[in-house]
Amino acid sequence: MITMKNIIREGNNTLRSEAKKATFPLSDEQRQLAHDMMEFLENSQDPKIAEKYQLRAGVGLAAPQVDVSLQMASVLVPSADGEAPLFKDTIVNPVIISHSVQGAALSEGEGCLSVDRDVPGYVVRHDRITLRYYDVDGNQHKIRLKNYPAIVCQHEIDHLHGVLFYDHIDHDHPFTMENEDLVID
Ligand SMILES: OCN(O)CCCc1ccccc1
Ligand code: NI
Repeated sequence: MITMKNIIREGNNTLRSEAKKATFPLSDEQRQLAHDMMEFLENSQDPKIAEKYQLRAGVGLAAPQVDVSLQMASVLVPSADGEAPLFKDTIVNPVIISHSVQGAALSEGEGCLSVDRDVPGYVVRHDRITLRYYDVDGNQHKIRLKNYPAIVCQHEIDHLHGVLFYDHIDHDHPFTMENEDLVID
């Protein structure tokens, strides 16, 4: 199972690299990694398991964060009421093919399992995106996401291109944003 010791931190060059596009069929090792990444997210969101293994809760995990420079990221965005997740899948070779002009940022800012410090500020992203990706079986998906799930997927896709959340923060005006942009709680 993946634990925090498997997650690389700032300073490791893999975090700042362009990850390699996956080719299908994925190898057994790559399929196993996808399974392990999703399992980490589920474990990290279970208070008992997270406590037992000292896991930081995560709603996404990208392969470069476990030092595998491959365009693959697992996303598990739970719903507020404990029903079905807002979004759950492992996205391979994801591409944002269109997006809203309107931006959005989480009111609390963002964090990252690979960043062991708080970096305050709005991370302004697209509020709505149309995402094309492949699942681990090579099936193509084209989906529209908005608000929190859209923000999480953009955070993960950034990892595949060596971008970290605080690259988007204007450190001179960390909590300033355009009038029409949304602040999401
Ligand atoms: O890359 C995943 N990760 O570092 C875990 C945190 C994910 C995340 C946190 C806040 C807003 C969007 C995404
Ligand atoms: Ni991250």
